[in-house]
Amino acid sequence: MSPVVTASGVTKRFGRTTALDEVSFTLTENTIHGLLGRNGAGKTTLMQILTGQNHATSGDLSVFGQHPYENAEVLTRVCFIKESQTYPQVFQVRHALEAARLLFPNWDEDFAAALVEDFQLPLRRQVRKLSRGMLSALGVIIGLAARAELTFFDEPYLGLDATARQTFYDRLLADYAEHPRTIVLSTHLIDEVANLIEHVLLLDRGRILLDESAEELRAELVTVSGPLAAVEQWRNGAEELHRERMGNLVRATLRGPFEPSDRHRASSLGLEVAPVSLQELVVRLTGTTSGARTADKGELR
Ligand SMILES: Nc1ncnc2c1ncn2[C@@H]1O[C@H](COP(=O)(O)OP(=O)(O)OP(=O)(O)O)[C@@H](O)[C@H]1O
Repeated sequence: MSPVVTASGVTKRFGRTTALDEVSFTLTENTIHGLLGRNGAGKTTLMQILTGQNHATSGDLSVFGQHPYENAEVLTRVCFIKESQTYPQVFQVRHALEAARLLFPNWDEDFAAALVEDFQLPLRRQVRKLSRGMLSALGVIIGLAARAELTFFDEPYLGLDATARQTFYDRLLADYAEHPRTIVLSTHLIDEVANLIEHVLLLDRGRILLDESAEELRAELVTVSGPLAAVEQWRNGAEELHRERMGNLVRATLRGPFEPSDRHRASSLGLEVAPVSLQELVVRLTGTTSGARTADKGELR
């Protein structure tokens, strides 16, 4: 599959703050990407630059083969739904939807109407009078019904209750299956979206820490628990991302590859091997106590 976005050495500085530090990656078409990272990691800044809302300080960037800044041809194919979306003061919900219909060439009116029903949004209410969750729902509806070839959701769930968030995930997945497109989902609710994400881009202090398919990550990562000597024997040189120790007992997060025979070997050594959730991985890699990593892609030890 071809890249929709290519970023090479993209750096963004705000005064003395380096929000993005030589970031290089590609976004593949028709893939749901999870853009993850702690507060201040640079996620919003990156999305702003990719959607032409800000300039990089340096580096090369291409979206659909062109630079996105002030490029109407590119931006008409892109939708950016952010947590702090603002609308004109006088807009009612239906006006916001009409504006989106005019803006996005792939807009699906029937889908939008179905989503309005799903989220029980009052069409004639002024947007500024919507509750926090309703405002998020409006953004989610626009982001989904726009069917833009490249869609960014920057923490779109603020204020959405658990049922509404599940509705968002369900509709996103169902519509994506029928109308594949490139989606970037930035969220802190990693467990909730773990099954949606096909590719993980993890930012940490402006650098890319992981750029990998979710499937590969699932297959490669395990947590092994048991006596220290047995863990060391079983580990056999596999990368260690994290370790907790209580006396002689160790719980280590390791990166394989591991074979089925390794699992048998673990049980014969009295070790417990468990999968690592995406959330756990992110916490391990970006936590202040992780230590055992360098900042560049793939260089974990
Ligand atoms: N306009 C700005 N002026 C100065 N610093 C900024 C500006 N925008 C972002 N930053 C800084 O850049 C860094 C990255 O911010 P960014 O908003 O991209 O992080 P984020 O990963 O989206 O965080 P969060 O998960 O909290 O939304 C932070 O240190 C932030 O303070």
